[in-house]
Amino acid sequence: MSLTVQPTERAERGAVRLGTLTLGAGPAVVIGGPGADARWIDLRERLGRPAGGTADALAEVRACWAGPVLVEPSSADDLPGIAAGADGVVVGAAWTRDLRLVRAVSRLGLPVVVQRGPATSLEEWLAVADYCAADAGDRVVLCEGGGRGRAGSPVAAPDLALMRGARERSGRPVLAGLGDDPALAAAAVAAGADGLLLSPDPSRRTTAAAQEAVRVVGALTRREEPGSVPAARGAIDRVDAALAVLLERRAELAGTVQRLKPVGGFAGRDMERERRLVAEMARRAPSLGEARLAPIMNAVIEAGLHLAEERRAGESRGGTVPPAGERAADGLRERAPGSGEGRAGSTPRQGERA
Ligand SMILES: C=C(O[C@@H]1C=C(C(=O)O)C=C[C@H]1O)C(=O)O
Repeated sequence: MSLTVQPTERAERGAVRLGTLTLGAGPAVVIGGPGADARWIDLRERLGRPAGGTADALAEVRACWAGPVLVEPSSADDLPGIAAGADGVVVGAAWTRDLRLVRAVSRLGLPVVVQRGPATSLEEWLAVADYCAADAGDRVVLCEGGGRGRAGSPVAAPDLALMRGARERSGRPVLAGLGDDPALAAAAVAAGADGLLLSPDPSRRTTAAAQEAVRVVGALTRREEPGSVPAARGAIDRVDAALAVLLERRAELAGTVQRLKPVGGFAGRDMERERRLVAEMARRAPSLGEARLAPIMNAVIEAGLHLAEERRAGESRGGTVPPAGERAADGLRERAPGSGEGRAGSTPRQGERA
């Protein structure tokens, strides 16, 4: 039995615009610090700092970032400043029981992100979202996890099954709150998160890992239906990112099997195994079919065999293999006996012209 990755159904989702960003349609977004698709400010973290408040905090971010900015208030006093300068408001987990603040927030005319805290049930959380939606014109996004009791205390890990359930029940976009830990980023994207909410100031590594999960895991697990050239190119770039990861992994494994086989490299080429492998792939790629997949996989397999032979040659010379661009062509292009045997129209060697 094969495991089929089910693309997440997205058509029925109610998308929410956040400035220039769309949540709930297209790829998952990353909300965090520099390098993310949107940024956010937690004014609770700024309590006790010299006055200046919301406007100063927003000006600081706007000075170096032109995209969407979300703000979590530290109290109702922050709301006018947020209304004047932010693209959305975060109702942090700590606020969900303060219905006066929730109501005031949802009357600002901005999209609202409603975060679930560890002590809030699914029912309560969805009820708060509905309460907001009445005033916020349905521009409500749910965020599972990531809530902190006090500023600085550790974030609560998201319950991804709950996040998925909330998304199905409400039809609203959902975020996974990850704080500074990208460990669940891939799982969250696969579980259908429309975005990942990091901490307001995550490390560069956290943001990069979250973005990579969105691209690679997103390409594998969710179907996109882009409606413009830039959107289609973005979707293609994400699929190519996933392909590159898989091609690199495949090349490593192809090298391993060459070392393990009694006769490796081009000399040990097994065309019957290659045919079966193409037939098996055609089940998952029926539009391409065996006829179109065969030359693609021939090129992939030959690239793997070349790499394995180059590495073996490097090892037997006692050195390490230089990067591809610096490699001497001589000695590496020698076709081993039996290579390409029986395959009509075998692709030209690397660097050769057809
Ligand atoms: C990997 C093997 O060696 C060769 C390379 C293959 C590949 O990269 O898929 C497939 C068959 C062989 O020609 C193998 O024997 O399985």
